[in-house]
Amino acid sequence: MSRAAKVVAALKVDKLTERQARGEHKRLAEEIVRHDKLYHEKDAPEISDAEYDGLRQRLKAIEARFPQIVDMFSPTQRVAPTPTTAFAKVTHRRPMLSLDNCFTDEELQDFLDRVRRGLERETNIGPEDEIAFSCEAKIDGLSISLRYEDGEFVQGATRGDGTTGEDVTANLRTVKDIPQTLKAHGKDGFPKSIDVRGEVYMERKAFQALNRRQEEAGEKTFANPRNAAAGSLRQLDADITASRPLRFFAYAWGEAEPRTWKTHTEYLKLLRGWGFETNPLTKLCRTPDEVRAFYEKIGVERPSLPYDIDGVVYKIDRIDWQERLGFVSRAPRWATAHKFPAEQARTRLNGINIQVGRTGALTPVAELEPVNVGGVMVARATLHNADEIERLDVRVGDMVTIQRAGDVIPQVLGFIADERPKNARKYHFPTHCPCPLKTEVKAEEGGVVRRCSGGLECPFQQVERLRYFVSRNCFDIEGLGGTHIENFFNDGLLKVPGDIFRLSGHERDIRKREGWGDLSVRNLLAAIEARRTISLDRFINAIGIPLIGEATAKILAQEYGDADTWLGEMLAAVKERKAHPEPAKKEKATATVGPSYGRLCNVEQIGVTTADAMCAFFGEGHNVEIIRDLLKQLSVQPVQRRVVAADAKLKDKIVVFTGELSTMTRDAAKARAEELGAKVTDSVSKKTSLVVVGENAGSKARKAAELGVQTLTEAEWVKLSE
Ligand SMILES: NC(=O)c1ccc[n+]([C@@H]2O[C@H](COP(=O)([O-])OP(=O)(O)OC[C@H]3O[C@@H](n4cnc5c(N)ncnc54)[C@H](O)[C@@H]3O)[C@@H](O)[C@H]2O)c1
Repeated sequence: MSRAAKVVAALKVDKLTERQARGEHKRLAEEIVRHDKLYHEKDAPEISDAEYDGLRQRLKAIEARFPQIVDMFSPTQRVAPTPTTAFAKVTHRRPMLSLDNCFTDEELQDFLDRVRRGLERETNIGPEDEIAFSCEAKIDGLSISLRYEDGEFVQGATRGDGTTGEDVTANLRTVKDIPQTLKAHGKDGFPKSIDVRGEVYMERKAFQALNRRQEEAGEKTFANPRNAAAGSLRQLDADITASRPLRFFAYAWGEAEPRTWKTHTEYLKLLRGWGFETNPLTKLCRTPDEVRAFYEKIGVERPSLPYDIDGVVYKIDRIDWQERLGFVSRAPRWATAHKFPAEQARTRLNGINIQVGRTGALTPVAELEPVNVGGVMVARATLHNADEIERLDVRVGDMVTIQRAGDVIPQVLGFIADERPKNARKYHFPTHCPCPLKTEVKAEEGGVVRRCSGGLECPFQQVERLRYFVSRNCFDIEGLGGTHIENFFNDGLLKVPGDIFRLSGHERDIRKREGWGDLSVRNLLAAIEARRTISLDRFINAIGIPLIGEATAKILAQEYGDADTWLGEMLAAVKERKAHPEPAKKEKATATVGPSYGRLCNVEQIGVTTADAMCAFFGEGHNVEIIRDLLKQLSVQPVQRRVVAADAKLKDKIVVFTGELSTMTRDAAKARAEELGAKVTDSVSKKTSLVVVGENAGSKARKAAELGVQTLTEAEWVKLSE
């Protein structure tokens, strides 16, 4: 993160200017997308759920304060990124949504109030009428949808991005809790067709046993039961899934023909009759006090349960009421997840080690006396950076509190003062990188990160950059794992990314190495060959340019279209910036600095800070050499620019939304307008083509009338945008 970005990241949301908010929104959105991918696709999260939830809460707070910066790409508008895996895709008949969540009692009260207000508006209930909630333990697994036709299980899919999931039918057939055939139950039997939905999970004991087996076999171990369940279900070989003890609780449905039940409670009973397991920690609560008491009770039972739960879900029991409240883009309005605080434990801090990342950042890692935190053994935790060690004042030998919440990288929260041993040692952050060059460590100006100053020469960074280059969202080269890269690097086979595409010249050498056979070498070389053709956005992402993540790489690819144009423009921007190094303003950059720099600054989500970081990167001859070397060997596919179709319904129209919309969120309406080719703005002027006026609209509606701008009611908008 740049110095400026760091300053913004430390500000409270209510102190942000709109410009800062935009930058911070972009940064958070990119972070969230990255963690979503690690979590949902790789089953290998890097941060704790609590930290992830913190990022999302900040993003949501920014969007609440500056609704104009929400766009259809924001993580708040979708369930998760679309899966990019080898499984066949399944389109869900009804979307599989996520849940909104609350953490505090006030947030719970807000939810209950919102629901009551909504129902009072939508139905004829009065303030005294009871609203019953089905309250259920929130199982920490992964949600799936099971299609039954005439009572036979025909297809099973993961949630994916909510619209499209992965076809994991063969794997789900190995899960014992999932009936292959529904039992006829009661007078109605079962629906002719139904998508039964619920959670696949792994019990803690089974997870620990699986990890022991994995370790003995030298295979990757899983961070927690959820990752183990997801990793086991999303195996291409169903025999592997069959060997992993997965379980299933049913709790929802997608499409059901016919649907005979009127309440959620009734449905849960039917599920049991059809042969499903439903979670026993479920209760129909009729008052807010009962809801709270249930949450407390489940919180007490949580540590002794055989499986992980991460909260309690509240769902309005009456289905007609659920339907009246409907959905926002990624979650129903009639339900919420009340999350538990993260799990904590105490243990001894035995030492602190340093890890060097791909940009040279030094991260201190706490080496701990292994301790069980909610069923998972934890031996390492992150200390983030030198300032954090100072702030916490932890010393080697201290008893420390650590926190984990479904995470791989637990955090150190603090030390226990009463138990500080006399010989506890203050930690001195290294002044030199632990890499073989032993280069000096430099603190970033104004920032908290300390970096190895070896830059491109530092072997640790080189290895990390190569690892990043082949990783899933970049070149995605299977068979070239972290240890292989390290070994090849140490033996001189790999130095720069281009060397990967020259590995075929070392085929005999690799074959002779321990752990490699004819087949694995052939597979590796084939995987590399397959990546000689790559899309421009992946290529840009893989280069590892500071501040450029997956989402910005996509935008840059859209802007420049093909690799030659892109590189040419970057080099031209560097030249212009070198000639005009004075502080620049994005709006005036073309005039004051030059056309290429101006173009770059004005690319959506870039701005001056990122453009400057890019110029610094492309100003290094070595980086350009690496790119040119790759371009000689690869076929980088151009990207089609997204253009608004000539016949788009709202092409060239400027649309404003005002007032409360009742059938959709403002953001969803804006996204739809943009899809139809419109530009959506916030203020009404003579140039405005249309104003959509919701309930309780104020000055904008009046201004539209004054200026004679066409206005539409919500119903008219819905009709127009169909
Ligand atoms: N650590 C990370 O890097 C990282 C990254 C992405 C997501 N996450 C975690 O995942 C969460 C977001 O994931 P999400 O969109 O799946 O939301 P969620 O897990 O907060 O809630 C929705 C999910 O709850 C599950 N669920 C369990 N029991 C249920 C029940 N009884 N009724 C209904 N649903 C039930 C369903 O699978 C549903 O999809 C985050 O809040 C975070 O905790 C972590």
